[in-house]
Amino acid sequence: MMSGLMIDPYDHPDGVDCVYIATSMYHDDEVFTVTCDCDGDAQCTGSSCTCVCTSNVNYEEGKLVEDKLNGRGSVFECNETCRCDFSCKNRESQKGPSRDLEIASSGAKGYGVFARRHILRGSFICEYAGEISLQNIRDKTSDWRYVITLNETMADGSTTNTFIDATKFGNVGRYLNHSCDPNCVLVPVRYDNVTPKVGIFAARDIVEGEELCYVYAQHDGDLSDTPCLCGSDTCKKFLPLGCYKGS
Ligand SMILES: C[S@@+](CC[C@H](N)C(=O)[O-])C[C@H]1O[C@@H](n2cnc3c(N)ncnc32)[C@H](O)[C@@H]1O
Repeated sequence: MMSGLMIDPYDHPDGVDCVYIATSMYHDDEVFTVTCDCDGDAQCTGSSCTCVCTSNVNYEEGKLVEDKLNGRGSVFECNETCRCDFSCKNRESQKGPSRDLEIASSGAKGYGVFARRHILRGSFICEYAGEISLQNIRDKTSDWRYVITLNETMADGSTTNTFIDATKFGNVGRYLNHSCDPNCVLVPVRYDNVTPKVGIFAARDIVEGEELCYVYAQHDGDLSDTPCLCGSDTCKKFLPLGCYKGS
């Protein structure tokens, strides 16, 4: 069963065969039971909040904390069963994509996403929205361009793979290109399901006009045969196969 289908409010390129959604859709629904009973003044910033306790503090001053920006730990946000309201400080990824973005041509890479204004390190950029599945949809599609894989090692040492396919349903996140010297990172975010969504956050300050990019594979895996055009000094010359490694 899929969760609610909403419209992503972003300006998208014409002529692309994709339905724009505000947040990922689940095919495997396993809803969370964690909920907090913080009142409005508590704002869900500290250890008195059950949701914050589930994954330790996520945000400070609206920015993702250092550990999580550096790939240590995932995010657990408050959800619609919590007593807090939407103004709580533990729901950054649910506020929708940053409005400081522009989708524009990135030359031979196709479309890309650019900063319309200075973006501070730790800011939430957007979700990588798509159809979420625990099944390996890479085996079922000949087009991997918009499929990301999130590998997570859980507390008990087991590993899980989550696949997000933004081919037919997606948001502005599907237009971010790869760079071998990225200014964004992907972080697993949970609030309404055991299976994570993926948040894209600014890994450093990003200046106006700069293209936003992340590493399509976070570990040193195989490279594809597609030449990488990121142009960075540390470019590995070919795109990764696209498996993103979480923590
Ligand atoms: C998720 S899409 C990114 C958005 C895409 N540029 C578009 O126009 O829809 C991934 C595809 O973008 C292109 N791409 C992304 N990063 C690239 C890079 N560093 N060098 C060359 N092509 C890149 C490749 O074709 C890749 O399969």
